Amino acid sequence: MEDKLKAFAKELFKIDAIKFGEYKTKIGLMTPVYCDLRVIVSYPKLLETLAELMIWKIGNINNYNIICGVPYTALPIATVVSIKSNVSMVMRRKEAKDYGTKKLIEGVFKPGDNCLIIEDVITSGSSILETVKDLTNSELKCTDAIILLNREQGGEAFLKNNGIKMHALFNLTQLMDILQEANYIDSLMVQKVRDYLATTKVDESLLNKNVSQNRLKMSFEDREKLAKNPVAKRLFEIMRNKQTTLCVAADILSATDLLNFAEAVGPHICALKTHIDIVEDFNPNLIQPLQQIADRHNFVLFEDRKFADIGKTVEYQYSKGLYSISSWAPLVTVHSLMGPGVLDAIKSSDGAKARGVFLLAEASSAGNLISENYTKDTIKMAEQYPELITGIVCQSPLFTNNPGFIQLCPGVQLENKQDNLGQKYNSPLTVVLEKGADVAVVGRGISQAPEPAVAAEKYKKILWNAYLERIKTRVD
Ligand SMILES: O=c1ccn([C@@H]2O[C@H](COP(=O)(O)O)[C@@H](O)[C@H]2O)c(=O)[nH]1
Repeated sequence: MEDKLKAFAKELFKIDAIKFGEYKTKIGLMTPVYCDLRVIVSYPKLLETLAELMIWKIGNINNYNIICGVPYTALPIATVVSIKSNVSMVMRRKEAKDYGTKKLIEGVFKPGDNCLIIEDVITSGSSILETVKDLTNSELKCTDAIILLNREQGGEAFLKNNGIKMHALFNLTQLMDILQEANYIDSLMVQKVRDYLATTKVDESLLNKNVSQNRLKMSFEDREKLAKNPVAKRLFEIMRNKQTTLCVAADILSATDLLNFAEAVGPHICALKTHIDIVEDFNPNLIQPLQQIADRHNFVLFEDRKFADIGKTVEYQYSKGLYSISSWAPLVTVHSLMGPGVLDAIKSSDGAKARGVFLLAEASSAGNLISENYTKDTIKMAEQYPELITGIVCQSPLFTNNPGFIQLCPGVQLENKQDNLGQKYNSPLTVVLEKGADVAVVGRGISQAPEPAVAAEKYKKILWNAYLERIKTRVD
């Protein structure tokens, strides 16, 4: 194979895929060596050899369920590797279509499939990481990339810092040695390229950046930095400091019971979710002691109002009336059903400045009418309001372009699978590890337990350990 590798290097030179001289790079810098592998599609035999060499270099290609070429130059290379190895391929679109399926990754795959990345040339590694980001956001696992030529400018370290092991057929230095031995280039040119390589490494600050933004593999600390909504930032901070991702649903009918319940579970929760209109003896005087408990135990008050009306009505419902929600609940839920006017209303209504919205993209109740497209469009809507949106209420591991959004998952219980009115439950482990929940909402599992404080502590521990488990399995 070594001879085949050398012969292949010489062929690359002959077809002008590797050129030496004075060339301008994409970003305007001068380089003495230029690689343009796009030309290889005109040489089918060489393309076939390249695929064979890559399969040989990677070792057991059957360790991978899927391969994916970095668009566009590596697409034909990946296609031939796929045909020769019989490992199926997916294609990454640079932009999602705005019609049909709107998928970024085309092809058939399962969540958790191990995907081998294929690329022609690596300089900084950022193109590879863009592809990795889309693949991991589609729940594929990426740990390795096979590359024809490593330009030795820092890309390998950048990939490593982002959990990707690079396997290259050639380093630029090795390639030059082969070409010099064959008398295709002289020692002067070799020195020129070496000098160039020594002075043009990729920016160190880039090397330390983690760009694979799969929120499931990121710590709350990293995500807090990306959150644009102040309540999301606060929730991330509380979750880290109190080591809890538990939000308790306080669906309680009496004001005194509600206060006692909040006091009992307070030490174990990051948020207390209310349906304030079910409190039979509600009186605005309830709010101050509730806020004091929230302050003392450091959790966020969260009114699950599920606003779903025209903007103007929501403005009134949010900031006026008996409940005056905007004056005491930093967090509320909103249905996307009525359009973005509702979000504009929440944004501009009177009340405390730090406010956040959980937008409902999926529901836990059996037979609900939310469709896949509704969910996708809800996420799109959320992405238009990064300063207002704290996160998304959902039941499956949805991905947004914003790891600063928090995924909230109701319908969590250890004991039951469902209630008698269509509520469906998942276990705490399932919601965190399989459904992608950051915050889990537990209601009756705690409020109807013999000792709510004990139950809250139990849920808190299971949920927190599941979160730690989830980020431990991140690629590094
Ligand atoms: O899809 C949704 C959205 C909101 N909820 C709310 O969460 C709690 C769940 O209470 P349990 O006692 O744990 O069933 C409740 O307040 C719902 O209004 C939801 O369940 N599903």
